[in-house]
Amino acid sequence: MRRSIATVSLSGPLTGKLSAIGAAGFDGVEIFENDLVAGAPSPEEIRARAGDLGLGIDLYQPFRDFEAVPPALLAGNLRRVEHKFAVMERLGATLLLVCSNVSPHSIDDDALAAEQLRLLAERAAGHGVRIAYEALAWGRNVDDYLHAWRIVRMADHPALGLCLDSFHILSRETDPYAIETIPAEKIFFLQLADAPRLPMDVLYWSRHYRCFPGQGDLDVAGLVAHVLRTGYDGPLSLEVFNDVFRQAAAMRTARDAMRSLVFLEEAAAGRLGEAARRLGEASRPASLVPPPPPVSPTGFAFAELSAPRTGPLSELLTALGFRRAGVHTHKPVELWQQNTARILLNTGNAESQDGPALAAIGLETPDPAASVKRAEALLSPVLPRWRDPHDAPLDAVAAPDGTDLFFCRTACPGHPSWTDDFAEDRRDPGHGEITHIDHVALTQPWHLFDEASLFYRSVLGLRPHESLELPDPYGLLRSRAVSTADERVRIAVNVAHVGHVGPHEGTSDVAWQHAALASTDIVATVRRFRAAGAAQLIVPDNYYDDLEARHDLGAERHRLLRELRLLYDKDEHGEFLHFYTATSGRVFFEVVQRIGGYQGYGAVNAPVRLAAQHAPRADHGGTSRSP
Ligand SMILES: O=C(O)c1ccc(O)c(O)c1
Ligand SMILES: [Mg+2]
Repeated sequence: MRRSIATVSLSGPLTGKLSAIGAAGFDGVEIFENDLVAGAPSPEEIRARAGDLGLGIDLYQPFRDFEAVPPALLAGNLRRVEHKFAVMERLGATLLLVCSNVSPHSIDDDALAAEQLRLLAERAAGHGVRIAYEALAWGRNVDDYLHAWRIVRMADHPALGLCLDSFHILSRETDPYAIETIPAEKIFFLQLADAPRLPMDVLYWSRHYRCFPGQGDLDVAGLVAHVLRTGYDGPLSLEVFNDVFRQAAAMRTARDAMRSLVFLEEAAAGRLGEAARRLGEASRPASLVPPPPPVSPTGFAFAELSAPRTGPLSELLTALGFRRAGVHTHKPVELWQQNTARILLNTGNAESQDGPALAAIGLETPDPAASVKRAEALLSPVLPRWRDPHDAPLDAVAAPDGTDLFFCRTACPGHPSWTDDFAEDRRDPGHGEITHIDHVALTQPWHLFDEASLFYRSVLGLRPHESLELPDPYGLLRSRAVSTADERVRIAVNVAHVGHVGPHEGTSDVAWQHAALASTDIVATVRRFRAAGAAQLIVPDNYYDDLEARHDLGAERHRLLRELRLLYDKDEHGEFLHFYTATSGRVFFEVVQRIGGYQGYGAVNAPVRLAAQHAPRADHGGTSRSP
């Protein structure tokens, strides 16, 4: 289907928006009047620019406060619209969006609205223009699509139809099922936006918090399926008013928008198939082009840290029970291993001068080539397959925060494996209690949080969990986990603070990242770690006093948790024990033990961790080396 986007969804001047929209592969645009009026290029120049980029001008909008006005205001409205028709002719646009009247002058009279819209449609037809009438969720008298449809039906003019907008319909929790009763030829345009569920005034919600489908909580795919079941074959057009996207780089937002649309079409095709099966119909051929299906990752192959030198990290890993298992044949990279938990230490990366950082994650997948095809179809930046001509091929894409994601098939006979590039070391890999990487936590720049959730959801097929806000001493940390259905791959996506007001003047945003390691016996792991004199994040006594109030775990267990500075959580499935290492550069490790089927991440303890990470040592917080 034709893919379009409203210029209001992007930042910058109109010509820059058009370039970004063209580069992302859209077919058309909705020109927002403000974008045209505020810029210098003439309508003819905009038309030519769009044409050069292969973009059609699918809609011009919005025309406001037209219908159901007292007769005295009608002449002025008709005069106003003649000017719009003239601009549209110069633009080469033939569809005008008229949104439902919000003015206190408008009259609650459907017959009057229909009569005036009919007159408008007649005038429009004389200019070769059609009118798409949209019910704004906050329209004075018309705020619901079925009401708009009754008026359009009453007006009964071929140049008058509807514009359906997923936000206005879903925000008001109107049932989208009745869309199927509208004839396709009366749906002139379809606008799509998602939004997080927020209890606020709908106008404010719409103007500031819309997001691309797949980034919020609304069932946009279900709505699209209803529209397609009418036989609608016009554009799928994104119309997103969002404070963050208005400031972000247009090229990046446009790419994110296209990813959202590709993913949405896949979901809508799925919903159409389900509906057809349910109703025993042959599934309707919709001209949707779904991307190659997602290949679910089956685990973590490795986490790669870049560091100026290996020393401190190898001490830390040794204390956790890891052994150096291999050294890269021709690069300064070491492989540290314990069972299937693998950490790569890379000292060849010039960017790591600020200390260690999590540079890459290896994901196990049954079919790396298919994983990368999926990523490519969803507009992810695919990285060169060979980082070096001598290396085994490795398919990789860049995640939104810049972390490289490698698709791996580790040590599978008959397939090249990244481990072939490592010469086995003298020592055995460790066989301690740490078995695998439980999850990784990445910190996104604040303006890429929505992009990141959509990326993991669409490219890797991970399911989003609830979004959380965690207090730390200098702000709120937004965090959302995404995981495979079987929870073997879990990624916590955190957002860094906006402008950091840290304990030390001039400190920059904290963008910590960590890898959480699963232990089958965390008491043994922490005892070994402490005995090695390694630096553990020290949790204050106050935490343990409060823990005793919150949970009755028996005196002995409370004493042990306090002694070993382990943190505790439980959910309806089981229990969770964890501790953190000191931070090195941007990175720290967490060791976790899931008892029973505990499904969370210990989020309740995150504020304590964050406070301890910020705390100066004299404050009895921070990190300490155990005796
Ligand atoms: O917020 C508005 O005014 C507005 C304008 C045009 C639209 O298509 C819309 O959905 C909202
Ligand atoms: Mg709209």
